[in-house]
Amino acid sequence: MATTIPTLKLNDGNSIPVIGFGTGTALSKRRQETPGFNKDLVEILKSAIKQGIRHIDGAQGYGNEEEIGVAIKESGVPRKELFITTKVRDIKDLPGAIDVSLEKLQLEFVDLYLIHQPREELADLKKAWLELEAIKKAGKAKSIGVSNHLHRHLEAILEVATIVPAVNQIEFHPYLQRAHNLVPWSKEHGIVTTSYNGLTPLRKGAGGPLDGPLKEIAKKHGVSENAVLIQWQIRQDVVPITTSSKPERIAEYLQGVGLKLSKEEVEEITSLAHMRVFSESSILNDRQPVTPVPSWFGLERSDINQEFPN
Ligand SMILES: NC(=O)c1ccc[n+]([C@@H]2O[C@H](COP(=O)([O-])OP(=O)(O)OC[C@H]3O[C@@H](n4cnc5c(N)ncnc54)[C@H](O)[C@@H]3O)[C@@H](O)[C@H]2O)c1
Ligand SMILES: OCCc1c[nH]c2ccccc12
Repeated sequence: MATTIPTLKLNDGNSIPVIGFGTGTALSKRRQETPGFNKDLVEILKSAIKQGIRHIDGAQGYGNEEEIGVAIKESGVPRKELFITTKVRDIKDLPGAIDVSLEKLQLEFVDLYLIHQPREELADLKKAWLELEAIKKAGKAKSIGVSNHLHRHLEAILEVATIVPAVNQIEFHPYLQRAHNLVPWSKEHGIVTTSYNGLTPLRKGAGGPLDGPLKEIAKKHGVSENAVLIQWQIRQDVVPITTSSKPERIAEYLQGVGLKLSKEEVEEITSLAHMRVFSESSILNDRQPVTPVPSWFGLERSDINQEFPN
């Protein structure tokens, strides 16, 4: 039976399903290895939707908006029940870019349109934001936001915005929670955080202090460790964007949505992970402070208590 996914309110009144299925990273690389239409991606998206996923995360840069469009059509789920995100890489011609994405997706509108990467030329970013506002006003995107934006980028946007970004999609997982304080900062500004690399403690971060506790908590609740990490994010109003090419993994993720972790279990993950800071994402690497805390696996030493405003 399909899992029913709850939603979170965005600052513009729209609602976002609390877990999203990504089509980047592994799934977009795969396309590059086998050029042409990626039928496997269509099939895994349909399986995800069949299992209950309603939120799909795409991007101009992933080169697979056509496949997402076909999966939506073939899923049989009404458009209004789905939440479709795409991201723009090339901000030079935003009105042109959204039209191309909508055509590839075979959609009249996307639910969320994000600027994929910030621009350090803040005047360009401000101009792009106002163009994104026009796209929302034209009805081509129900909500608008950004990805990989740090405080300085968001502050620049807020200087000119008449519409506050609804979302910032960033790398976020227990080992990164103190490398930047973007999650609480964004919450204060009404911006919802969606996350990628949320399963890092089980992947590149494996071997760290969370290994044992995650195993124990997962065993106690009869779920897999990825479900625990997904619920850990949802509990702090972060929307995990995760992915897999295996239907059985998607089922594991969905068990994380309704998982009833105790306050103590959530806090145990938070406090143990504070001992280590580790980023996979280059965009945040320059934000990592230095510290006397010893690192695991030769990773950067990090000052978990340092104020990190920018
Ligand atoms: N905005 C951006 O710049 C950006 C960057 C990266 C990813 N994304 C988006 O986020 C999506 C999610 O990507 P991600 O890689 O961050 O996802 P993620 O951290 O959730 O990892 C997903 C991977 O973890 C693996 N996995 C699941 N359970 C595991 C376990 N128990 N042990 C070991 N491995 C396990 C899966 O097989 C899958 O390959 C992407 O598809 C894309 O849509 C966006
Ligand atoms: O989202 C995955 C990483 C990423 C950031 N910016 C991009 C632009 C094009 C393709 C991938 C990316």
